[in-house]
Amino acid sequence: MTDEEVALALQRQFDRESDVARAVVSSSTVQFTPDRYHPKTQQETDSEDEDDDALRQAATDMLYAKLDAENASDERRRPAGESSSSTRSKHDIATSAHRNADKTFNDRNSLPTGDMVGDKINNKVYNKLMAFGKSETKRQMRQKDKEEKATMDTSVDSDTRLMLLKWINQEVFDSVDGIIATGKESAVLHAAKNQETSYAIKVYKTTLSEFKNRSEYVKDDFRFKNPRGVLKIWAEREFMNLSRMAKNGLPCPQPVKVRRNVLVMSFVGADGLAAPRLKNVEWEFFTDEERRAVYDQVQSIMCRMYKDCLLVHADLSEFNLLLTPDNKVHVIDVSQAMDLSHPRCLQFLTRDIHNIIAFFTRIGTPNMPTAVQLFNLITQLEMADDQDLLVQVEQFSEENRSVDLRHDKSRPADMELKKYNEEKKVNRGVSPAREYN
Ligand SMILES: Nc1ncnc2c1ncn2[C@@H]1O[C@H](COP(=O)(O)OP(=O)(O)OP(=O)(O)O)[C@@H](O)[C@H]1O
Repeated sequence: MTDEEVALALQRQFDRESDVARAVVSSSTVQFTPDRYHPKTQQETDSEDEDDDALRQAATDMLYAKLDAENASDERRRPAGESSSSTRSKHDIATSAHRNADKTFNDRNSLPTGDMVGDKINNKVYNKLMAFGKSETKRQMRQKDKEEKATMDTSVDSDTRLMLLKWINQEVFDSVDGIIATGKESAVLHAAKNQETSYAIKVYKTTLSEFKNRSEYVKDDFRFKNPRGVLKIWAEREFMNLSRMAKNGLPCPQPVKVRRNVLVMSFVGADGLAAPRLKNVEWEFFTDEERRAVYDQVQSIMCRMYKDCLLVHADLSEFNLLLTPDNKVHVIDVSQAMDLSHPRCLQFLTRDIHNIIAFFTRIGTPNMPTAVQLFNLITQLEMADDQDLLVQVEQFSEENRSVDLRHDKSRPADMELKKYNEEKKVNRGVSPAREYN
């Protein structure tokens, strides 16, 4: 068989299939025969199969009979000189219009079209429809993405909402009425009780990979070595650090409640308005003395966190210090604050010191100490003022690996966890649900 013969044979097969498809479309009628939908017995099945075969054969016969008739009439309609054997390619307008309609209504198109049959769609319209379908699909995916992100942004998923409702029922607060801020790691909501007391509810985004990268803060903190439940949950870590700080009288939010990834604490601000972060304070309206007084408070917070609470904030900057209208500084965001048992706590302290000194120098605070002076004041260590602080800290850590910055290491930790678990038990005891269980 030559190439030409093969091509002609293929062409004939294509023409025949295309004619059959058209004939099916034009002759298709849907019949509904209720009898056929009666429950069948096994005996009935065989005879029905035979019936179906007969029916199929009859339909095929009818189809080809119709086809022959149509071909004959086509022949009559053809202009003189154009024979029925002239080749019809896939580019034939009528064929491709049918094929376009078939694709549009049956498979390729993502647009909802209904199930029309027997229509024609020319190439131009078909191409436009396909392009529109694609862009519409992309738009819908973008929209869906946005909606999911919006829930992520506020972090108030249905579980959290349920928990907040439970706390409203338990009269911890009586309304949750707005978002104070959304950060990389959490959303902070405002709640109120009796229109008098305000609370800040911090909802951690447990899903974000950001948190997975934060293990450097906990991995060497002896308080979080064992208790698996605590290690995983940053809200509980912040609750414990706040408890320790509040107990020592530091100006920070008072922890109220923690459950899973949600922490309730007292609200820092006035009349429902959160106190601004030092970053957002309008310093041009402050005198030098006032700026210095604000710095002194921050310095005192750093010293007391280290000496009284045995903690290093580890993320201290103008973003995590709030200034109330009476010019009082409060420290927040202590989930990553680390115990002095952490082997790299001095390096984190050095970073905090550099952040604070850089900020207060930038806003023109007078008589700022050097980083080494502040470090020595906080730690009571004696670093040389004429050398780089971090280099000295690295050297100190290397040479004093066995030196414990906190000497009462094991007892307070055990006590802290024990006390924390006891508090949890007490909290569970007051749940009204227990009466029914
Ligand atoms: N107790 C509070 N009272 C009033 N406002 C608060 C309180 N806690 C947090 N905020 C507000 O919520 C913001 C975010 O809180 P926080 O810094 O604890 O969360 P975060 O997720 O660590 O934020 P970021 O990633 O931006 O540091 C704070 O900048 C502050 O404005």
